[in-house]
Amino acid sequence: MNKQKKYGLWVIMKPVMFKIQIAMLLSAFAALSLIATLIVLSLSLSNIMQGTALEIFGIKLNLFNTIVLLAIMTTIAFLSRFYAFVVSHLAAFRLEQILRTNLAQHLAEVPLGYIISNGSGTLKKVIQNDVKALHTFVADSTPMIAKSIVAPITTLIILLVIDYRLAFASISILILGFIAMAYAMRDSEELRKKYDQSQNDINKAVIEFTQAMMVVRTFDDGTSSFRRYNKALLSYKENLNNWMKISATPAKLGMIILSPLPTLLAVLVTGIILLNSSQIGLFALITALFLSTGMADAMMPIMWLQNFIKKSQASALKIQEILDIPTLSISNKPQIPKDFYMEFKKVSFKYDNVETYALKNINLKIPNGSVTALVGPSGAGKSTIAKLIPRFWDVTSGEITIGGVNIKDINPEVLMNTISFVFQDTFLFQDTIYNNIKIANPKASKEEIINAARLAQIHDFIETLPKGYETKAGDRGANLSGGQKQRITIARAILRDTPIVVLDEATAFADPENEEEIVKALANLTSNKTVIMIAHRLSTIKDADQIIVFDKGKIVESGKHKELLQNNKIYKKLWNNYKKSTKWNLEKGESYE
Ligand SMILES: Nc1ncnc2c1ncn2[C@@H]1O[C@H](COP(=O)(O)OP(=O)(O)OP(=O)(O)O)[C@@H](O)[C@H]1O
Repeated sequence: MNKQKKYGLWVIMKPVMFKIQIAMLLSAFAALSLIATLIVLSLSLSNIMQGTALEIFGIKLNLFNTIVLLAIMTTIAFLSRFYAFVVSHLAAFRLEQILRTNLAQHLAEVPLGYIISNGSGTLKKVIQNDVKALHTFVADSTPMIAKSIVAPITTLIILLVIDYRLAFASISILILGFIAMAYAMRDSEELRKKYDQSQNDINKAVIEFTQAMMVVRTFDDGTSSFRRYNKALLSYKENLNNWMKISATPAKLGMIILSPLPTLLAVLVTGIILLNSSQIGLFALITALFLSTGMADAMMPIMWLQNFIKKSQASALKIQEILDIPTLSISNKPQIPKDFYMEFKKVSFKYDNVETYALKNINLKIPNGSVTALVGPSGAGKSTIAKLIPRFWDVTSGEITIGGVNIKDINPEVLMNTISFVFQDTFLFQDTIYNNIKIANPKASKEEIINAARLAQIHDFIETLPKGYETKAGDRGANLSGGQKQRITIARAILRDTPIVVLDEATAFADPENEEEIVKALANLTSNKTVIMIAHRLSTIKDADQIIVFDKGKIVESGKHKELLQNNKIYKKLWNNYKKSTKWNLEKGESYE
């Protein structure tokens, strides 16, 4: 498949193509009007110099009428140019809106795993920067493209009609100028790459320098990361200097050649020679003088337009790549599960672009209303299995059923409303605590929200805040501790009231002070639910109905706590390690058990 052809810049602009075409037509018309104005102007000047009256289409015009005509023509040229940009800006805003909506709608249908794997930062960059780049392209460049094609071609044709030697004089200067410019830009792609790379390095170094400040400061005074930043700056300067050195002189030379004066001189000298030998008339000379200087002016943008087109093309491809991510498959005959008995049947799973399987042939039954704990060493596949249930990713082979229905046959919305997640890394929006809880159920009443906060053991704390529930949460909001944030997210999950609850390291943030409250909050969240818990703190899962032990993507043991201890295998080892670590903590005075 020809990617370029299918995903080109012009393809992504299709929804606003009509507007863009209008903008380009108006811009081309403006360029033609300007040329026509210049021709009328040179006609009237040559007539004035020869003492005759201007005659257009057989109508004689006096000086006043000529000035009025010129004023009208200039106004038409100006207005068409103005409206070309108005229309192109309207097209740009519309395109931006369409692309952002399409991207947002598409991403809402893409498996969440894709967003987790690719990082929301990359997506944010595309939604913000690349869409903005296309906006700028449509708004500023499309009329320019039309002008830079129509104006030079028309001018050249007119010059050729007037006298080929005048056309030659004017074009030869232009060619010289463009040779110099092309020479200046000879390695520009390579140099630009290096320049972009060093700019990226600076950005990374700045982010590292600021974000890692806390970590860095605990080890040194920040000089090492500042050194990296400084190094990035020096390399940027070097690349820029290098680029300037290579291209500065020929670029300056090109600019001088392409400025109006050399063309004017060349056409003037050629024209006077031809005029003196009566090979051309005064009108021809004046027209050539007017038009030829405008030709370079109209062609100059081609240089940066080319660059602009390339960059916008890259942005279009990035946007298209996201729009091409396959969406979550939706069954044509969705079924509603009768209960919440869950089963993994021969489930294997492999992440994209990873050779090894993260899960291999998993067979697992999770009875309705039971508590199942997933344990195992780091990287064993516990989180992966939990994330397959709400279809963050789809299984590579095998199937997962809820109430006997393959989860792929459950409407994604229904599935999402069946499962709540409490992750170790909590996320709060830059909004009030009230809205941060309400998001779980926008229809919930105030009483329901407060009740959820109460059950999550966070209500009393919220009441102590100066603005109570109206306090802003999130990064720059209230200074909430990890445990407090966690309880807010538990309140959310309580408000959602889904029959299945997945807890991924939910007590990770608990300090002794918070632990009791979190455990209580979790007990309220999970009562009468089907619960899947992932935990390293084995004390929290001792009473689970079943404990599934994973290792290297496989289930290696399962049973109740006591049975597993008697088995004397991996779980016993994990338990002993856990006990040792808590003993160590106890010695340090931090009880976690
Ligand atoms: N988004 C991802 N893309 C590629 N590989 C991944 C991704 N997430 C996890 N993995 C890999 O899959 C395997 C299982 O990871 P998973 O996070 O499920 O393990 P875990 O048992 O939950 O570990 P931990 O206890 O450390 O959280 C690991 O080898 C991990 O490197």
